[in-house]
This record gives sequence, structure tokens and C-alpha cells, in this order.
Amino acid sequence: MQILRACDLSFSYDYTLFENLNLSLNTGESTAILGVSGCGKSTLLHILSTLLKPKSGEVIYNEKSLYKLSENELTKIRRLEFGIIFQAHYLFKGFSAFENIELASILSGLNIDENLVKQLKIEQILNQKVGEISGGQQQRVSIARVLSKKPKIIFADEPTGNLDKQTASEVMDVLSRYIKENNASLVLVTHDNDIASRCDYAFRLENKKLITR
Ligand SMILES: Nc1ncnc2c1ncn2[C@@H]1O[C@H](COP(=O)(O)OP(=O)(O)OP(=O)(O)O)[C@@H](O)[C@H]1O
Repeated sequence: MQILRACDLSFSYDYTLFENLNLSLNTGESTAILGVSGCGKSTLLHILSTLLKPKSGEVIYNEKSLYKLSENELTKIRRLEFGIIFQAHYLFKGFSAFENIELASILSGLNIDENLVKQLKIEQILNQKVGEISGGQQQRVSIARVLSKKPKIIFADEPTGNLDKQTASEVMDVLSRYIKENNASLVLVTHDNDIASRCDYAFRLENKKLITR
């Protein structure tokens, strides 16, 4: 079932990044976006996930045109229904990994999922302050934090960017299982063809459009 649709999106800074771009995301499915550095992948992800208004076009989520909603309604969707995994993790550095994840599970009203913690291999570092763990460990904590609030769509910018091949593949197992079990959707930006191949659909942002890889 379709959960999000981008219709005729255009965006430019001092030059056009994309024009009349269309994309549809379905529940239970994953989509990868590839493309050369600087082509606008992160910008597109920001537009799809409520963070940046397009110059023209619409993003329709559950039949609502996102950028026609009030800032309050948009914030509510972003906080409760969307899970955004950034390249910069925006974790609270002075808090432990556990406390960072706990903040998100409070939003979902659920306990921290111990299986998720195990699958992401972060049990050993839960009590360490985020400022004292590695970039790859922070990346996995930020994924646990996002999944703990049980989002309906996950928007992930290079979710495996800091990870070795084996750990990257395990993180993809976790994300894939999450969307199947929760009938959620995943859209991720990556430079890694192997990661893109693990998704149900893969597109390349090229010549201001999304083309099938
Ligand atoms: N706030 C901004 N103001 C002006 N230009 C910007 C801004 N943010 C990004 N850009 C420019 O827009 C272009 C697209 O950036 P974006 O981060 O979307 O690319 P990307 O495809 O995700 O790149 P990468 O793969 O290197 O992460 C880049 O040339 C970037 O310098």
C-alpha cells in the first residue's frame, strides 16, 4: 500500500538540483537512492521527511499534502510517525547510549526493545556516554533510537556509511526486518551498490530526475 508520494518536486539552491521529480513509497518495502556526491540526495530526503519545503510540487503522506499542514501538525508527524536517521547523528553526547534510546521509546510508549539492542550489537556500550563511543557505534545507537519510537517511515541518510561490510549488512538486516514486521517503509540514501541491492527498489538521482538503476 502506498504511504508516501512525491509529486513533481523541484528544488534549487543557486542551480537546479531536481525538477518534476516523482517517487512513491509503499508499506513493507524499501527504496534506495544513489547518485554522485552533491547531486541532491540528502536534500531530497529532507524534503520527503518534512524538513525542507520544495520550491514546487507536493509530498503526500497518507493522503495529506505535508507542506500544506500547519507547523504544529508537521511537527507531530515528524516526531511520532517519521524516523529520520541523519549522517550527523544528533545524539545527546553527555547522555549514555541507553538514555538516548530511552528518550525515543518514551515517545512510542514502549519499552526499549532488547532484541533490537542485541541485533545492533550495542548491549556492551549502553551505559557509556555517547561522546565516548566510536562513530560506527553512534550510528547504531541512532538507528536503535529511531526504531524505538516505531516510525511508519524511516528516512535514512547513509545509515551504513561508517560501518564495515559485515556490520553494514547486519544493520540492513535490522532495518529490513523492522519494515516487514511493522509494515513500515524505508527510504535510504547510499553510495554503496551492495546496500542498494538489498532494497526492493533502487533509483539514481541523475540529470535532475530519478531513474531506475
Ligand atoms: N543550505 C544550503 N545552501 C546552499 N547550498 C546547499 C545547501 N545545502 C546543500 N547545498 C548544496 O546542494 C547540493 C546538494 O547537496 P546534498 O547534500 O543534497 O547532496 P548529496 O547528493 O546528498 O551529496 P553527498 O553524497 O556528498 O552527501 C550540493 O552542491 C550542496 O553544496
